[in-house]
Amino acid sequence: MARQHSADGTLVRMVGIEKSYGRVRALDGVDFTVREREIVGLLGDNGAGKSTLIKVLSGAVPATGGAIYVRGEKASIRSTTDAIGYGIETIYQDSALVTQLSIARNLFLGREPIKGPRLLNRLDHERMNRVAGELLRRVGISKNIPPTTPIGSLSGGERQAVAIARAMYFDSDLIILDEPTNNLGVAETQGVLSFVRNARDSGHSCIFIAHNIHHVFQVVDRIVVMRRGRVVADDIDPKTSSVEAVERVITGMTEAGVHA
Ligand SMILES: Nc1ncnc2c1ncn2[C@@H]1O[C@H](COP(=O)(O)OP(=O)(O)OP(=O)(O)O)[C@@H](O)[C@H]1O
Repeated sequence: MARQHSADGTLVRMVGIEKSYGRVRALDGVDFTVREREIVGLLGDNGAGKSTLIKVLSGAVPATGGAIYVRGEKASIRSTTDAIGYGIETIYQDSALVTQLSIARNLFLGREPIKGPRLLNRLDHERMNRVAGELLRRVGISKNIPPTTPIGSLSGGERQAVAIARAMYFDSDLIILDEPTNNLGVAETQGVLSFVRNARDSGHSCIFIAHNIHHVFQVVDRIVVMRRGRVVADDIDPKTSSVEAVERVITGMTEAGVHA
């Protein structure tokens, strides 16, 4: 679908976002942007506010203040359906996949193509399998895995790939990945990182949250660090910064030495 592009290449801009849970200020005036075709790594210690920021953007929790702009237009995101309408899709660790159903069925879950007269409601399996096969190739896991394979027999990394493929197919401009490499082995993690790169290369933007900074360094274009509900660095280039320097920003030891 041809969506409007913003003039300056900014896909999402969150401005002055506030969120309080009772007396806890989870977000305290956060400014955060994602550009088109950009992978942003969102880092911060436990409780820094990363998940809350992502939940606000994905419509899972309402902000108590601030504004969100998508492609330069003010957006009203009050539910996950609203967010999906703006092209924003979030993939959680155990993203809602049905283990008994095939990869192809999971890719189209709730949005299945119908074949023949509408009243008969016959699912177009041929089309689902063909599209699923193409998508698996695009994310990079086509090797020996037919689209008819049940999700239950896939590894954690392959399930992430299916979730990413689904977001790509349904035209998500921004794919948010919350801890996608948690509990994955080394090879699987590398797989997921390459799926994320492939998503970016086919025109999608991503927000990548992970506790493992090394994973973030391998895949993102820019790093944003949050601490105690605030953004404390938003333009760290992983090509010119070290993991140790970013760790110091995360823990609040120093902000010097890192371009912030
Ligand atoms: N539903 C909630 N009710 C009350 N307080 C909450 C709720 N969700 C988050 N918080 C608080 O808001 C703050 C930010 O939490 P958040 O989960 O966004 O941080 P995080 O950076 O994602 O941490 P983690 O890496 O541990 O997931 C914390 O102090 C947390 O305890």
